[in-house]
Amino acid sequence: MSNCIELSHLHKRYDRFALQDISLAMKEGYITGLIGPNGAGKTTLIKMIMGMVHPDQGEISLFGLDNQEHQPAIKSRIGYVSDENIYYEQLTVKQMKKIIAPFYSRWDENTYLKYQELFKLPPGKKIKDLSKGMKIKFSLAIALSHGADLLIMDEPTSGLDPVFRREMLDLLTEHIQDEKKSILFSTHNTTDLDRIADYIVFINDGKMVFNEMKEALTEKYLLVKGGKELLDRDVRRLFLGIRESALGFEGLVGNRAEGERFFKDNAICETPTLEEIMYFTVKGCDVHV
Ligand SMILES: Nc1ncnc2c1ncn2[C@@H]1O[C@H](COP(=O)(O)OP(=O)(O)OP(=O)(O)O)[C@@H](O)[C@H]1O
Repeated sequence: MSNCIELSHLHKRYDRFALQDISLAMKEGYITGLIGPNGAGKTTLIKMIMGMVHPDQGEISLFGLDNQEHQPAIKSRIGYVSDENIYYEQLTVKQMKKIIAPFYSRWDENTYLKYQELFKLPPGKKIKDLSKGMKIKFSLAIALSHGADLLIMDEPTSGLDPVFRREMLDLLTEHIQDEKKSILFSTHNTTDLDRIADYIVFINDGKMVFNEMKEALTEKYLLVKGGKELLDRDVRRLFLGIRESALGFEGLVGNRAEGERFFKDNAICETPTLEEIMYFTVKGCDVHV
């Protein structure tokens, strides 16, 4: 099976932020969720993959093609959905679609019309008058109508009501039933990823924390809840992050087997959610409530 995205030692520096040494291979046929706190560099990374931001160092290839040299061929195979407005505000939905469609050799008008109806997109409404959720639905309808092999989505569910969000996740799962299709999906909503992602890429402060199969994460991490008397200096070292309260502590252990050996008789051991993994990894060991 081939990789749809390969990133090799990417670096990008801004005044107050640096994305550092990001390497990643994403296999085709899967949904990969990109998570990280505000300002971690998710949008910067996505824009680099889209060719909208240039890395200072490193290489990016999509579908085995260098993204500098083969931009048009690559772009025609990508569907991009973001909450930034990338359309002409003064045009109507129908006019904008008419401009976009000819760029794609695999454009399928019937598919577009199907999604226009399903998403209740008003063809005569100007882009500027669409709600945030409607703009995302329009982007999604476009992305799904040109036979994109890779959907790249930057926080696509952030402006959506819960009912449509659920429907969209179902649509995405259906989309990758064709095993050649892949999705990269950045979000703050880890429950969306609990539901549909195969792989999770976690970045924090411009650095890669992990790129793992979602199932592997539950085998790797352990959430421990117990009384504070357990926490001496050596025990603290077992934790990636600890949250202490008057009643006790909750902490994330990065080596599940070791954690279970140590805590199985004197504390509660649970499988952490993605949100808990993210929370404790970002906060480290200084959380007190
Ligand atoms: N063009 C730019 N010039 C200078 N700094 C920038 C630029 N673009 C992004 N940054 C900075 O880079 C950092 C990472 O931003 P980015 O938007 O990639 O994060 P993010 O993980 O997508 O965050 P969020 O979850 O809040 O959307 C931020 O500190 C941001 O201010």
